Amino acid sequence: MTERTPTEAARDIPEATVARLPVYLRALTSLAESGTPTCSSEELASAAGVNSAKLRKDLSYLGSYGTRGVGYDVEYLRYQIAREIGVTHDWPVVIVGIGNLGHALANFSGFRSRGFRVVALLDADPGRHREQVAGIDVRPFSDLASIVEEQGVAIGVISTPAHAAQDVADAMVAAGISSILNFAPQVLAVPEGVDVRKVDLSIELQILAYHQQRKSSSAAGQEPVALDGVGDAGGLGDLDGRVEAPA
Ligand SMILES: NC(=O)c1ccc[n+]([C@@H]2O[C@H](COP(=O)([O-])OP(=O)(O)OC[C@H]3O[C@@H](n4cnc5c(N)ncnc54)[C@H](O)[C@@H]3O)[C@@H](O)[C@H]2O)c1
Repeated sequence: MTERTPTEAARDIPEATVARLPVYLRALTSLAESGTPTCSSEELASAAGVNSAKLRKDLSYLGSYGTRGVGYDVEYLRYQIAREIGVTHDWPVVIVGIGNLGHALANFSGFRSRGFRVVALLDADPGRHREQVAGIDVRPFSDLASIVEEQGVAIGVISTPAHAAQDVADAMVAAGISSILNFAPQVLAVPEGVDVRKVDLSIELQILAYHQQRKSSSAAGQEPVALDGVGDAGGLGDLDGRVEAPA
């Protein structure tokens, strides 16, 4: 089997597959923690909540086909996926906007265990600069450029109000950040080469509401009613119920 380097593979893995790789990684981590050495594609697909044909197709992009009659080596596949999505690296992250959401994100221990190290918390409000969250000082937003340079930050998280998000994104890009996770309900304009992922819980809820409404309508024998304002905004309900990025 010829292995592809992450850079070679990253060029042609579909975005929807990339979005499922962390789900496989989480399922494999649980299997490894429970002492399972190998697993079939059906077992892994069921643990990840996708169908096994889709899983096999996804893993084929990594050059991973498993062994007939044995399945996949859990540890090795875990390593392959982790390497592909870059979580064998240490990724320094800054969070901008340390209000309710910023506090929750800064306190979230799951970042570190997945290779994301929060190196700075920044906020424009001087009243916040006396605070520490999860052992990290909240610093002035104006420190962004120097922190990015000193710490080699590649990923910025925006948890400011919507009206501030574009300015924050512009400052991140100017400082050299090329990957942004945006929690603010604001569409960001960024130059080519900068990746933005948007997280919007209210849109996910609206999508669920849409499906709930369809279920209720079909139970009552009525035509489903379309819901205005529910669009494809970065999250789509997959047929197997998993929310994933659009292809
Ligand atoms: N994506 C989601 O699912 C989700 C869930 C909850 C909240 N949100 C969004 O997250 C954002 C934050 O929500 P919150 O409840 O934490 O708000 P908040 O008001 O508690 O906190 C916002 C923080 O951003 C700071 N800020 C404002 N302008 C700034 C700027 N230009 N530079 C740096 N810091 C700045 C404020 O001082 C404040 O500390 C909002 O946009 C909200 O809509 C998203």
